[in-house]
Amino acid sequence: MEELQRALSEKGDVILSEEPYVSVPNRTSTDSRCDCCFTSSKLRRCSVCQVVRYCGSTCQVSSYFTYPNSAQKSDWKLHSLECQALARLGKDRLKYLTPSIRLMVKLYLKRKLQTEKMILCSAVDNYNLVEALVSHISEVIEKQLVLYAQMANLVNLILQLPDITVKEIAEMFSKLACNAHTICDSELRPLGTGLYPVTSIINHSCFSNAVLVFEGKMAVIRAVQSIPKGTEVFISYIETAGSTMTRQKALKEQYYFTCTCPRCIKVGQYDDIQESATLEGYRCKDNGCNGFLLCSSDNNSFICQQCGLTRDKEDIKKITGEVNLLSEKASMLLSSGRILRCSDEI
Ligand SMILES: C[S@@+](CC[C@H](N)C(=O)[O-])C[C@H]1O[C@@H](n2cnc3c(N)ncnc32)[C@H](O)[C@@H]1O
Repeated sequence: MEELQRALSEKGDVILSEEPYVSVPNRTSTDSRCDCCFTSSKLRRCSVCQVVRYCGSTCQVSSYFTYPNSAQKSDWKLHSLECQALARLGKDRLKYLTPSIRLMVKLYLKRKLQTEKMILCSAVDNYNLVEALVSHISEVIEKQLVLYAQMANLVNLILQLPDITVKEIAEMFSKLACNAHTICDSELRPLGTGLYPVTSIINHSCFSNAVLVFEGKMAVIRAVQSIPKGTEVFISYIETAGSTMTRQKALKEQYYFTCTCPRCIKVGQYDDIQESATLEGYRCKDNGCNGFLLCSSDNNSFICQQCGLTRDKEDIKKITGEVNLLSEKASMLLSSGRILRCSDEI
């Protein structure tokens, strides 16, 4: 990412912005979104495939005529191909059409359109960048490989393209797992998934100097501190408000690396233990002690860092359940628009 950091960036500056190479909205029973702009209002199903939704006519057919050279026209061309493929698929198979499967289908159809010069290709909107992403396929556990192979079979069946193999698609699923991004709104609610090959070049740090946010579907990297010219830009791939052990575990499981950022290299040191204990947030069982708990090395219990008293996993599970319940109640109240007063019971 040093290449992109050509000038000094001040806190809040935009370092990079990128439209997705491909994207799909989330699909839940209660939340449908326009395939093009992700809005959830005034949706209509595509009359041919009966799967993909668009907001009125703005994002679908009329965009082809209204914006003849726009990204929406490319979206329309891409959907025409996807539409034919989905319309061929029987109802029983359509129920397996998850957003990940659709993302993969759109990825290969866009590659086809760009190869056949049906849509434009640019230095940043280019399949070669996707090709170059890391997959970690040799490190993926067998159970996950089987899942990728099953998903790849379905993608292959939908695409029916002679030049693509199930193995190649399975490896692409592995690439998506460590490179695709969840697109969120300004309140960090997930709206969909997108692949941003330039943004994906950026490495992780738990002590990052930049942050990834979304403006609509556009990924925007902003400096969170002054970044001198030539300094590597880092974002955080994970929730950083967790203990070093929790962060390292998440990074290893999804991204296959051991983080050596300034926070992680302090693992085991006194201030790291203090910080981790505070972040994990479980208080000592003894009300008279103000110590915090950390998970034991055998993962079976939680030990107070001050007095050494242990709390078993069931106890912690109960506390976590109560905390989750309170968080759910709080977010329900927030989304219902009710303003909380300090004295309000949640
Ligand atoms: C989204 S990609 C980032 C770009 C990647 N470094 C590349 O060369 O294409 C994520 C992968 O980069 C590597 N990576 C990211 N941050 C790292 C870090 N702080 N230390 C070591 N490897 C890292 C890991 O292999 C991870 O799975």
